[in-house]
Amino acid sequence: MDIAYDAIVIGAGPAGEVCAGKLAAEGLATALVERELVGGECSYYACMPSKSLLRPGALAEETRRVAGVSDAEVETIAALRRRDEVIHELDDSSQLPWVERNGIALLRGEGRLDGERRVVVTARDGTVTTLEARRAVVLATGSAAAVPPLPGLRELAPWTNREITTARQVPPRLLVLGGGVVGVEMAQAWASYGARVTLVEQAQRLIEHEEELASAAVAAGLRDRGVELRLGATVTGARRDADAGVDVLTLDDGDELAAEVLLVATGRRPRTSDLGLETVGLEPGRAVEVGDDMRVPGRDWLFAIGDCNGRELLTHEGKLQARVVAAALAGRADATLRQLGAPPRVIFSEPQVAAVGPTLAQARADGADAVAVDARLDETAGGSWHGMGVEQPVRFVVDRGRRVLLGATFVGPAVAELVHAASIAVVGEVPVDRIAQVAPPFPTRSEAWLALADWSER
Ligand SMILES: Cc1cc2nc3c(=O)[nH]c(=O)nc-3n(C[C@H](O)[C@H](O)[C@H](O)COP(=O)(O)OP(=O)(O)OC[C@H]3O[C@@H](n4cnc5c(N)ncnc54)[C@H](O)[C@@H]3O)c2cc1C
Ligand SMILES: NC(=O)c1ccc[n+]([C@@H]2O[C@H](COP(=O)([O-])OP(=O)(O)OC[C@H]3O[C@@H](n4cnc5c(N)ncnc54)[C@H](O)[C@@H]3O)[C@@H](O)[C@H]2O)c1
Repeated sequence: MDIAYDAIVIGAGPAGEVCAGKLAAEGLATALVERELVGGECSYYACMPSKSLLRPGALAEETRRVAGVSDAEVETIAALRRRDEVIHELDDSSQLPWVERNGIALLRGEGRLDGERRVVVTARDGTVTTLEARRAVVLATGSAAAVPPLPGLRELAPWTNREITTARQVPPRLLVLGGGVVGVEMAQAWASYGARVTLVEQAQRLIEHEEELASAAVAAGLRDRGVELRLGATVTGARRDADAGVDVLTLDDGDELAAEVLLVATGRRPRTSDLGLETVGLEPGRAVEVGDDMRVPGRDWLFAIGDCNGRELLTHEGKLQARVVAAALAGRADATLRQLGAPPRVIFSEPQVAAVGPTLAQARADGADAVAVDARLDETAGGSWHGMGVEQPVRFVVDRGRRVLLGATFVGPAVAELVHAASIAVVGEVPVDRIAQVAPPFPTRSEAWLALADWSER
């Protein structure tokens, strides 16, 4: 006999967990289906371990910049032990009290749609349970690393984010394919533990969707730490050299790059190929398209949130989308995602990049009458304490006619916490002339915001 719930959420990553929690809080009988670990990719193989691996190197570098403190060195064994604590040794039992406290029914197993409002859950031992959703099914199955179809690459079973974030030893040499966010962060982290890192990127610059000034600073930072960058590179094939115990990438200029570990960091694919999408008339293997209310068009009982809808591959965005679903099912007015500003993005390299909204080029391409107001965190008094000696550019992108902030990019050590003020200003469309009336505290790097006051007075 089918078991009925008001809502069934498939996937207990950050998006699914938050959604289930909010739905249960709205009083809906809610089931959460998870086939691996409650907490998802983010908690065990992505955000959390990667940030844990990056923190010791960042802090050690800051101690070298501050006179009066003994220079700190990274201790690899302790750092990896701390990473293991952060990922709870890949055991999700610490998450379970939260699930229980919130009255959510957790079903362990692979969830699959089986027609409208029906979900079949297959447990590891083969037991099959059929669930019926009285009101909604929410897909929150996330994404997995995409391995590009380069000759020989898939046969090598290269490392992805899963292996590199949980590695128990430092690879002597690490070859990173892809200079996006994952590639940059992992190159940074493992270089800090002594790996000799080479990063291969097909574009002419790293993190190419960010401002060029950010790409340049991150590239310089990696090079300073001994990372070799091969930008604008075309990889023609991959092979294993078993005698040497290395994987080899061949480039179109004939160069061969070899390393004990090859990491593929070339983007993600939605986990939707084995989700029964075809049983409800949708194409498997693709991102599940949704409207701003997170509903699949034409199927008002079906929602998709987080990485699996392909909108923004960021934990905080998935969590925001989860709230939209809860609001929609509760019939509240805030039930659509009003994307007033592009989501904030933080790249935890050295220097860090923290950005929100469009870059100058993107804003102009979107038709805005946009100008750049540039500043430097290292030229503020606060720069005497934080990231001393490091160039720390800031770019505000301002709509000249409307006199509002469209976007901002901060580059420098520990700038992650600076971006939220900009997000609020962008989303709130706070006039620049109003921002100009706010005194940034002295002596902090926030005084870079005074560049907007100067612009407003011109
Ligand atoms: C190395 C790395 C670092 C990152 N760092 C950051 C960061 O610092 N900040 C940030 O905002 N984002 C970061 N991201 C992105 C972030 O990890 C994702 O955006 C986020 O995990 C997406 O959350 P989600 O809930 O949609 O999916 P996931 O976290 O992927 O969770 C989906 C869950 O669904 C389960 N599942 C899948 N299919 C089924 C099924 N059929 N039945 C049952 N369960 C199923 C999976 O087992 C998984 O537990 C990083 C990504 C990577 C790869
Ligand atoms: N700090 C964070 O918030 C954080 C950290 C990691 C990941 N993420 C999220 O995860 C997403 C996925 O990250 P990602 O780095 O895997 O993807 P990405 O899309 O950010 O970058 C992939 C890079 O690989 C390059 N590439 C693709 N094919 C290639 C090839 N054949 N040869 C050489 N280069 C190639 C692309 O040009 C691109 O620069 C990010 O977009 C981001 O949303 C966020």
